Amino acid sequence: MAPDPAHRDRELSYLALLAPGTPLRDGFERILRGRTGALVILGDTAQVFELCSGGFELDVPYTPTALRELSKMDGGIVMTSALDRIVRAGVQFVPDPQLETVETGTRHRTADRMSRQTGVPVATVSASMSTIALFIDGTRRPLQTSEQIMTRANQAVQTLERYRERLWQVTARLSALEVEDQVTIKDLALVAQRWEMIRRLQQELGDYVIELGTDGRLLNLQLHELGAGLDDLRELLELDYHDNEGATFTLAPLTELSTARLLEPLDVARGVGFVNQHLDTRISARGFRQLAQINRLPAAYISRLVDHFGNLQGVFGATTTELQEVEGVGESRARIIREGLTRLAESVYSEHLG
Ligand SMILES: Nc1ncnc2c1ncn2[C@@H]1O[C@H](COP(=O)(O)OP(=O)(O)OP(=O)(O)O)[C@@H](O)[C@H]1O
Repeated sequence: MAPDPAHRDRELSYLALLAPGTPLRDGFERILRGRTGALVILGDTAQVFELCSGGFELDVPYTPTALRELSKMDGGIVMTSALDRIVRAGVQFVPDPQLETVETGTRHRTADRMSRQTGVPVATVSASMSTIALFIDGTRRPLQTSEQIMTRANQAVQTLERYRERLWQVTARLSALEVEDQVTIKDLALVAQRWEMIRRLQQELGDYVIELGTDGRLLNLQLHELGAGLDDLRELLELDYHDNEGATFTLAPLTELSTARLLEPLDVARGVGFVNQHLDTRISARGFRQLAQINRLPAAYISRLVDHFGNLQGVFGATTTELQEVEGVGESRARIIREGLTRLAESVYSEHLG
C-alpha cells in the first residue's frame, strides 16, 4: 500500500518545523544535551485542555531557553498550534488509558495516547535514551541528526545515479526499437517502470531535504541536477504513446503501485493504461521524443510533421519532397530535417549498439 499522502504531508510539515537549525529543534537539542526529558503537546485545542490536569497556565513567547527551563519541571508542556508561545507547563496529561500503545515508559505512552486522542502532534525528549521523537497520526517518528539523515541520503543518491544510468539504457533501446518499428508494450513498460523508480527515490530525497532544514541546501542542488530531463522524458513519452491501441498512456497512476507490483512488467503495463493488451502487442511511437533531438527543430514543426505523416515511421520514410508538403516547410528546411533524421537514426543505432 502506498502511504497516505495527507499523513505524509502533515508529517513532513512538522519535520520541517523541527528540522536542524530551527528554533524549535534548538530547544529540544538543549533539553537533550542537558540530559533531561520533555513531553510537549504541539497545539492548544480545547480537547488538549480537557486532558490537562494540574500544572500552571502561562503565556510566554517560545524561545529555546524557555522550553529548556520549563521542561526541567515534572510533567509536560503545551504550546500554541502556531508553535510561537508556551501556554501551560508542569501539566499531568490524562489521556484514555484504554488506547492501545506499544510504547514503554509513562512519558512515551502518554505522548502516543495524547496524539492519537486529540489529533495534535506531540514531541518528546527521552531522558534515558537521548532521543527526540515526534508522535503524529498514530506513528512515532524519531528525529535524526543531520549526519544520520545525510548517511541515508547519500545512499539514496548513489542508487538514484545507478537508476538514471539504467533508465538511459532502456530509453536508448526504446529509441532503436522505434526506428525499427519493433516496440512492444513490454519495452515501453520497462521505461515507465524505471522512470517511476527514479521518481520514488527523488521523493525520498526530497523528504530528506525537508528533514535536514538549512543543512539540506547542498542535497537539494544535487537532487535538482539528478532530476534533469526526467519531466521532459515523461511528457514526450506520453505524447508519443498516448491513445495507442486504444489505451490512454500516462505515467501518473504508477504512484499507486506497491513496490512489488512495480517490478512486474504486466502490472506496470496495466498501470500506465494498457488494461487488456498482451505484453507482446506492437505499438508505434508518434515520434515527439526522438524528433525533439533534432537540432533547432521548433516544437510547432514537430507537431505538424507528426500530424502529417502519422508517426515516427512515417516521418522517417518521408523524402525531402514529401517533407515540403508540411505547412511552413520549404526546400532548405526540408533538407535540414532530412539530414537531422538520418543523423538521428545513426546515433540511435550507435548508442544502442555501443
Ligand atoms: N501523564 C503524564 N503527563 C505529563 N508528564 C508525564 C506523564 N507521564 C510521564 N510524564 C513525564 O515523564 C517523566 C518520565 O517518566 P518515565 O521515566 O516513566 O518515562 P519514560 O517514557 O521512560 O521516559 P524517558 O525515556 O525520558 O526515561 C515524568 O517524570 C514526567 O515528567
